[in-house]
Amino acid sequence: MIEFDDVVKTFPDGTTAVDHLNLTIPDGAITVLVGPSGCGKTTSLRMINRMIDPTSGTIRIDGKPVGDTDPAELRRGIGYVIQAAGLFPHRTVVDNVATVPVLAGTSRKKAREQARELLDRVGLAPHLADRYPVQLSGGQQQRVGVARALAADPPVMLMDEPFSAVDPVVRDGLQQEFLRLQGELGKTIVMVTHDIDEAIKLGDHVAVFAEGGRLEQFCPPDQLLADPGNDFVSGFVGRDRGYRGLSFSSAEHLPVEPADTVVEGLRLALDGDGRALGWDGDGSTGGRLPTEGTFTASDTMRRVTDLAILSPAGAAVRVDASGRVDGLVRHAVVAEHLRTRQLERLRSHGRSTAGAEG
Ligand SMILES: Nc1ncnc2c1ncn2[C@@H]1O[C@H](COP(=O)(O)OP(=O)(O)OP(=O)(O)O)[C@@H](O)[C@H]1O
Repeated sequence: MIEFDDVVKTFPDGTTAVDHLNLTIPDGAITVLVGPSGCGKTTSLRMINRMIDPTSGTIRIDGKPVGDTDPAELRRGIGYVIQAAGLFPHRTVVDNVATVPVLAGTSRKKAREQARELLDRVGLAPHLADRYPVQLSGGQQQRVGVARALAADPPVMLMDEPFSAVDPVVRDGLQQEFLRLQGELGKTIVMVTHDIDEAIKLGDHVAVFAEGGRLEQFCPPDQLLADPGNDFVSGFVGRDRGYRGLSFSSAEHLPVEPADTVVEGLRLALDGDGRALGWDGDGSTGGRLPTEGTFTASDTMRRVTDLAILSPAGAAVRVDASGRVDGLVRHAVVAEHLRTRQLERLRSHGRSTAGAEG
């Protein structure tokens, strides 16, 4: 657990980068610090490993003030990944990853072996391990940066805009791999980004900062979307937060109608195994129409809504684990389900009108 206890950072020129920050970062989860440029995210991150010391207040890791720990010793237990990876240009990829273990006393041979395993784990092709960083793409360098931070197996990882230097498609791939890796490793990760979508996708918890280094809200991403605490957070989270919030709603309790229900004059055609073939009409629709995909009860409401919108019948097709159709959901049912849930949510937060202070 990493605790910020009334932490202030004022730089010598009088800039207050972090203003009375109180924040408890849980173990084994990803906490994302997000906010507009200059709001103190990086300063907060760097105070954890003492690259910057606070003006007042205390930061503790597992109850121990970081100010009482020697910075070099502190950093051995804290991996650090920065934008554009920050690799040593004159060392090969494998030696970049092996550097810290060698400094810590592991033999070079053993450290290189472990480095190759780690590079494999972060999804870098084996033949790239003997190249120099300049011979890799931005996304590949980023993977090496993550592998290097993991090499000392630190319980805590600090990541400053780790995926921002690559294009959106590569970034999406890196984010997915990162979530997969974290699912295996369960590190305590603190990540900085200015991208609210990245924060919502990756964070188990999201801390929204405003200009002047003030923490505005700290909560899980679904709560941030459903119930932004004030106008600043609401504006920062964006206008389509309702739709994006569907990614966090399960389709599990959605009522379904029988698969043979005629919807808008269309009936779902099934093969001998009960799999969807498409929608058949009375001939006026010009042949069989596509279902545009199916969902299972463990999918999200976003998936179901998308399918219902795309469906020529206006109904999403649900299948069981073996792919057999077991029901239909019309978009009117999706809309009613969402409306009821939102009403329950507002009531449980004690808010009778949307937009009131939560
Ligand atoms: N060494 C310094 N001296 C003076 N002011 C500084 C120093 N480092 C940072 N600042 C200021 O402190 C504030 C917070 O900076 P910080 O880098 O923490 O913001 P940030 O939220 O990470 O921004 P960005 O997303 O642009 O990286 C900014 O106003 C910045 O100009």
